[in-house]
Amino acid sequence: MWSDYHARLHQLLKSRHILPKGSKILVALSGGQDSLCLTRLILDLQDKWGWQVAIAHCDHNWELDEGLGEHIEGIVHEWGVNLYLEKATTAIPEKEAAARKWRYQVLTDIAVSHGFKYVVTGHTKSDRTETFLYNLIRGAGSDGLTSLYWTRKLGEDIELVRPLLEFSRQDTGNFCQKFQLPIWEDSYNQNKKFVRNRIRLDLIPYLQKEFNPQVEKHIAHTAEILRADREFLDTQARQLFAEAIINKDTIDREKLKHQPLSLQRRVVKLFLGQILPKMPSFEQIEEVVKLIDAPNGSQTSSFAKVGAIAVKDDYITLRQ
Ligand SMILES: Nc1ncnc2c1ncn2[C@@H]1O[C@H](COP(=O)(O)OP(=O)(O)OP(=O)(O)O)[C@@H](O)[C@H]1O
Repeated sequence: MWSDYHARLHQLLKSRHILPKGSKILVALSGGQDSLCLTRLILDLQDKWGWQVAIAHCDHNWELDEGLGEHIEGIVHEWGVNLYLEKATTAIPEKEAAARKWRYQVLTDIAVSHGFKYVVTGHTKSDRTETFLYNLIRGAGSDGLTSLYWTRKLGEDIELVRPLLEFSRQDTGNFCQKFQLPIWEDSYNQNKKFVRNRIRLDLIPYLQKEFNPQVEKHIAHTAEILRADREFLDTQARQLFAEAIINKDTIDREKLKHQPLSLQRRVVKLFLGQILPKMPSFEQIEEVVKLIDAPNGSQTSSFAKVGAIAVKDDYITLRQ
């Protein structure tokens, strides 16, 4: 089977080098249109790229998804591909984060025990827009805005790859229709109790209709640009952090003076990450950044649980 969609993915893989020739690939198939489209595309490109491909499905054991496991087995059997089907012994809590955590653990375990170096998922440009807006609303900063990227590490020697980030949900829908792939309509995707679903079903259509029909493309480009900026700044910040850190509780503020605010914030975030039990808030980071140029003896007020962070001569240090 060949189509424009196949050609697009083939070209993309040639330019991005995210799934090298001869790789052992595990495709994560949920039964929805995105991962069905991805699975078919990967299987059709398999010979050209010399890949070894198998499919994994994680069955959450949810009442509303009754029959999904058998549906997947049927499709995969027809395609003659090896399937790893993992069913939760008791139903996984119907919460996005819990389900996702369980799924990635299952996928990682299968990849480790069967020697797959790549796990691929059907995330699209539309998912990227959703994730961007979801994190923007939660106030997650540039790390959150750029979290849905082409690759991310799943384990020691296992990479999660998202080859469809340049395809929209419309593309995957059209593909499934063109090749008559039997989409499983996931009832959870319609449930507006989940924030992500409200973003997908209400917010994005509203933005497309009332503001800009190209909003998905523009957000994807913004995420791409921000990601490269973030990688550069992270590298610089880690270098500066290594020069400035004295011990777990103390940092040399002289090394941070005259540095751009962007680096100061990132270094302070790394420093606080060592001291605090959870991620520092925006306000906490700002408070410590101010200490870089503050008079000797100045201290913070927002770290009650761990003590105070104070200026002592050239240093910023934790006082318990
Ligand atoms: N039950 C499942 N079994 C196997 N793979 C799945 C399953 N659910 C989702 N996936 C994979 O994950 C991709 C993304 O699906 P979805 O957006 O529902 O997941 P997510 O884990 O919430 O995404 P994110 O990584 O953005 O948190 C799917 O295209 C598919 O490849």
